[in-house]
Amino acid sequence: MQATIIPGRCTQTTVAIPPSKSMAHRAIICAALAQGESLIHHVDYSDDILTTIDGMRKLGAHIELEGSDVRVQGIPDFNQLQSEEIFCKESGSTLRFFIPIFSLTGKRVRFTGQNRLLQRPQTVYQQLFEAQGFHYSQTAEWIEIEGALQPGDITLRGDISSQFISGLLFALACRKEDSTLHIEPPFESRSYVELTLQMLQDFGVHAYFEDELTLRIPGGQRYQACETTVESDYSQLGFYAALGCVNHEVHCQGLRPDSRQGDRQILDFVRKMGGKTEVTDKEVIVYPSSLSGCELDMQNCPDLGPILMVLASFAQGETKMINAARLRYKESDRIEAMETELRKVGVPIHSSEGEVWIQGPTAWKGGVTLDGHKDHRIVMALAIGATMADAPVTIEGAEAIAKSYPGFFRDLRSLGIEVKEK
Ligand SMILES: O=C(O)C1=C[C@@H](OP(=O)(O)O)[C@@H](O)[C@H](O)C1
Ligand SMILES: C=C(OP(=O)(O)O)C(=O)O
Repeated sequence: MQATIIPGRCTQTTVAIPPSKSMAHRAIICAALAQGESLIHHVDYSDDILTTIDGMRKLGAHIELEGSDVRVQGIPDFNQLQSEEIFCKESGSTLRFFIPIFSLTGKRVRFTGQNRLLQRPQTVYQQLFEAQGFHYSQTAEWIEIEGALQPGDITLRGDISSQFISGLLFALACRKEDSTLHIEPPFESRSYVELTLQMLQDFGVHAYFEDELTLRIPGGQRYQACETTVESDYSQLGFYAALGCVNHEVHCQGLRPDSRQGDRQILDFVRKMGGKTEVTDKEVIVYPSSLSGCELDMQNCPDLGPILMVLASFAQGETKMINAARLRYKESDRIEAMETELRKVGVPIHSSEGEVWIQGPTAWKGGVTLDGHKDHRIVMALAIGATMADAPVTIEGAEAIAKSYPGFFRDLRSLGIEVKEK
């Protein structure tokens, strides 16, 4: 699908921020592992979330979708596996959360995916399965495992993906004996591990940081079914925060002011660049602002990378992004993708492996066709910048938004931005 953005100012100001994808994955997984019935409110059926729901059904959970509520009857034990092939589509979270959980069935399970999923790094699990003497094999199309991961002391790298740590937390809490995870620094995306701990706690499972790099997971625990509401998504706020700064005042509703989401940092970044914001109990308001380039650290919030590159293109002077290497291992190489596309609209940008420099401000040159690189966050970031171009901008592969935010163009239109889909 192609989306053409007709540049123009928003005519409306209020948008409801969709539910957090990260929190929904975690809630559905915890509910599936719990004995009894859980009810999860405020779920958006993005492709990634539907993929996690489907996978948890294959583990044996009964899951019903009731509007934006998800009712989950958890598994009594790990002997309910319905299929030995689990399709993870393009969801890194699903795949990396599932591998240790499905290992507990003791069965040979094959995980498949599409687009870039199987090219994203999995070495942490490969080394772990091999170290414990279990089967792990991988091709370009699938990963196959067999053997129930053993509790105990596990050392793993902290700089590839925090999703390995979250996956181990979900699974090791179900083992009889205690476990300790030793994380080798640098420990990146740590905020996502905090979100896992928070959701485990909501489902009655206790795991905790003993120190900065050590996680303790007492064994013999049982997930307790519960009723929970998924909070709104600070990663998606990023797009509207940028729109607010460069286009028109935006009022973003539904966010938890005390959220532990690492992407809450978007507000600090916007302020650091000179953006005007106001946070109340009800909404986050972002006002058109004159922005200045500065240093932005991506260590805890990689998903903000693409939209911050767009924002930086409107800021006076140089913006330098640091600790961004992980952006190369997402649905696309997000640094390369943004460099390619931003150059097409005239933005001076260059990078090293883990740093990005952007010069601004640039008046976006429209009348061009951009590639979405099969990556939802690239499509959404480019769409926001395109609202300020000097002529319409077409984005190819715009359907990628369904991975995290199927209603993105609907919501952009509701703010008065004209979007033509073809
Ligand atoms: O745990 C999670 O929900 C996520 C962790 C992050 O990945 P990394 O830990 O690989 O940086 C983030 O980029 C991803 O979108 C969601
Ligand atoms: C990287 C992302 O998700 P995942 O790792 O779950 O595929 C994302 O949503 O930007």
